[in-house]
Amino acid sequence: EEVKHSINKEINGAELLYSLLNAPWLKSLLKVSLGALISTHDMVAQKDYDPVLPPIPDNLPDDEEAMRIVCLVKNKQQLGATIKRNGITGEIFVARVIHGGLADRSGLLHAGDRITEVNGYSVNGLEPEQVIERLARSQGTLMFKVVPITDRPVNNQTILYVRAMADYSPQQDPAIPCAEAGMDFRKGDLLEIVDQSDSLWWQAKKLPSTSACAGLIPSTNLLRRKQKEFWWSQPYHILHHCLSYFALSEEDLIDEKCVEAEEGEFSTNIEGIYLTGFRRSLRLCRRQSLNTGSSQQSFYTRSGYNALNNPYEEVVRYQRNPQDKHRLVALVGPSGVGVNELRRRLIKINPVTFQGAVPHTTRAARSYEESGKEYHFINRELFENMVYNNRFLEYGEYKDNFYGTSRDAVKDVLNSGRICVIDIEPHAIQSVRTHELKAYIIYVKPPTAERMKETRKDAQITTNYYDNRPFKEEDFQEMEEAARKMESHYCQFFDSVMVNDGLQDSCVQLLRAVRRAQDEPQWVPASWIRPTEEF
Ligand SMILES: Nc1ncnc2c1ncn2[C@@H]1O[C@H](COP(=O)(O)OP(=O)(O)OP(=O)(O)O)[C@@H](O)[C@H]1O
Repeated sequence: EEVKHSINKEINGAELLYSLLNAPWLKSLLKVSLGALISTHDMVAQKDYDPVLPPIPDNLPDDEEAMRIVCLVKNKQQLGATIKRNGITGEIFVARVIHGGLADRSGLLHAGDRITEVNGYSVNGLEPEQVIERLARSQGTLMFKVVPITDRPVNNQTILYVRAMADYSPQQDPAIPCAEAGMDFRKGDLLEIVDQSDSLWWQAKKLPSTSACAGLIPSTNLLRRKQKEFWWSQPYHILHHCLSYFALSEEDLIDEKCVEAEEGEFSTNIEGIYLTGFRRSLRLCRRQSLNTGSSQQSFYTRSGYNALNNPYEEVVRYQRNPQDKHRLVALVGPSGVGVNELRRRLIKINPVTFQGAVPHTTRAARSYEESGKEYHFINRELFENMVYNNRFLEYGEYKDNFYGTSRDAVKDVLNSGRICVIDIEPHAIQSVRTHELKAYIIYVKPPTAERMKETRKDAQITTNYYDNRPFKEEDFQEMEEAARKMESHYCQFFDSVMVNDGLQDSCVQLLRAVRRAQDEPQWVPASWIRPTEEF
């Protein structure tokens, strides 16, 4: 009322402010508030806000341990921890905490913590299975009373990326501590190993991963041990399964009369560019080695791969620098699937960019042939010398002549700035997976037998018996079977898989895969980037 009254008066601002500040109501208000503020401060300053703990009982034993009560809300997910029992004392411990699981995310349970109670019940004298059953039965909140481990190891885990070179199924492994916590994987899967603190059981996630929670997988040493045990437990005929697959069929026997006669058919020369590496002898040499499987006639490679040595291959993300040489592109596929047809088409589309490697042979050059074009024609002694010095990616003997693809022939193409595209037998894959060639392996897979029948009406299968001939029903079945075996033995090395159905579409697919290999980041063996040993 007083302020209202003042404002209605005809006075200036300074006077108004002065009279306001001197107003008795304001003066008394300020006096009260300031006093209250000062007295509140004094009260707070004197107060002791530390919690008041009950006094420690006099009769507490000296060795009484600190306990931790841990409450977790289950929410339909696994606890993400395994437990174990001390065989002598019978005490129950947290054996491991699974990375990214409920227990791990809570940060309250650690490997080595001793569990004394679960949901208010003592676990004293219980078997781990009984404890687990109790945990499984409880809904909602889980309450643990634990004695925390005193010296918790510092977590200095580094993440490791590997490609699985073997299959693993926790459900079929009686030795896994907890099958539900295990993670299955197949050859070729990419794994992110998040924890290697246990020498036997690692924790990993499969990439690309949607789950935050890791799973248990055997460590390198453990998996190697398991594989050895499995290997020795197999009967002799299974160990030699691969050889029996390469057994000779009657029709595969070489017809001595007709083989060399048709060489020329495969040495097309387009616009002055030789399509090398398509010659009949070379292809039949390979075919024969596959069919016989005999050590005398095999298409050899030096560096055979043994998954027993290396169940996981460490990999890193790699992208070719545009200034670097191109990666070698190697096609593999069952005989007759169309590997050569695709390679030939790719080179024809752009011979300036793509090129095959010129193979070596000890056979005599024909009048129209020139060394370095169809083949490098060399004598037997030199060929053997190159074999001795490991200069071949693969080689073999056919009709008393040697044929092979040399490392240098591939390097010549790569050094010229082109993309070298070759086809190899799957057992030669390891010889091209090197730091120097950084091969990108494309697996060419046959479509279904029905689609093969439809698309291969005018196609010709290269035979070493009589002439090339149209495909028969059994060729498709054999190809399907060969593809199945090839995939099961070598799929871990395939960087890309394409189905050769319609030719045009397949060419587009191949072109895309080759571009990906050169221009996009890929997982490659870590040894290529940090080379240790080069063959
Ligand atoms: N997608 C396709 N559609 C139709 N015909 C095809 C297709 N791919 C390949 N062919 C034909 O199939 C036949 C066999 O192909 P190709 O000679 O390339 O086989 P390959 O995989 O190289 O086998 P090998 O190494 O035993 O000679 C050829 O006549 C080829 O033209």
